Amino acid sequence: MSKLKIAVQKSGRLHDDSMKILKEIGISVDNGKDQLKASARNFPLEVFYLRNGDIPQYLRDGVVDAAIIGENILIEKGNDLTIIERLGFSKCKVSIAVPKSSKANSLKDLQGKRIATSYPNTVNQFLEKEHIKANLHIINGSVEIAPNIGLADGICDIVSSGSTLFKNGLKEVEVLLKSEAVLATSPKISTDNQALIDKIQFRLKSVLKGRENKYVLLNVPNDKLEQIIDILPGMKSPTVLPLAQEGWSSIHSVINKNDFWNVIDELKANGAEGILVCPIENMVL
Ligand SMILES: Nc1ncnc2c1ncn2[C@@H]1O[C@H](COP(=O)(O)OP(=O)(O)OP(=O)(O)O)[C@@H](O)[C@H]1O
Ligand SMILES: O=P(O)(O)OC[C@H]1O[C@H](OP(=O)(O)OP(=O)(O)O)[C@H](O)[C@@H]1O
Ligand SMILES: [Mg+2]
Repeated sequence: MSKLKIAVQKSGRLHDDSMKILKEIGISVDNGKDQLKASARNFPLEVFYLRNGDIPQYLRDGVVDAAIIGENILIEKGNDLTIIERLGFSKCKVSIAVPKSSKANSLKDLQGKRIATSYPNTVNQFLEKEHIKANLHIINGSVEIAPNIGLADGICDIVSSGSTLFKNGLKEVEVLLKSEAVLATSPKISTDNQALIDKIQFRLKSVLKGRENKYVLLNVPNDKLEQIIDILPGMKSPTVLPLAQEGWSSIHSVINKNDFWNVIDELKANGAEGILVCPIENMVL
């Protein structure tokens, strides 16, 4: 029987959340700290623990069928590869930054200057688009130190909380792109393995949808039912059940995480009581 080969970062920023999401879609794999390959116990799947930066080439060559990878790495090294699902973790930006004292306020102001980066293709793409000429210094890590040691006038690197920029006396002047972990596939995937990745994708969608929503249960006097039902759309429509106490009902529904507190305020203002909120593991649509 054919097995799906999926790449996951061996160690680093993506590893733990990648393993967590595989677990949430019901796939149990041994922790790969000391192994480079592991088989899932309950799905025809092998996990390859690889460097994030090496994964685009493995996908292109068909060594692996799919991968959980930082979108920024795909943009840098794998523009030809297909993203099939955005996974919502390891969110970050790839930005241009300069010393706080610099007069530069955008990428344009770096015309003729030196930019240190680990993402030369990404920077070049933007420089070409804006018709700017700059000298790139390609370094693999600790990029933020480059202006302080006189190596560059600006940098292009990952920004998340902004604390590395702050600690190195830099200011962000331009966001080139936003990134998150994604599931990407190989152009060489076989038909059998495509069917397996379709299954994985279906499960991922259910988990991601569940994370976006919360399950709520609340008690409502029957004369307020209509107003409350209007506030709560639910998946189709809310479930309404009679309570043992006459004149009251229990309502069950699903609320999007982003609207959550506003909806709760409205429910309370319209007479809802005993509101319970639960996380949702999966929403199978
Ligand atoms: N500070 C951060 N906050 C959020 N996400 C980040 C941060 N730094 C990196 N990432 C994301 O996580 C991915 C992996 O980053 P990490 O630093 O672990 O490894 P890497 O040096 O890109 O890869 P590797 O060493 O495995 O080739 C990045 O490509 C990016 O998408
Ligand atoms: O805005 P912040 O929250 O400070 O995050 C940004 C920093 O995080 C990443 O480095 P990481 O810690 O992964 O170290 P690395 O350079 O060894 O990959 C990235 O290269 C930045 O330096
Ligand atoms: Mg890093």
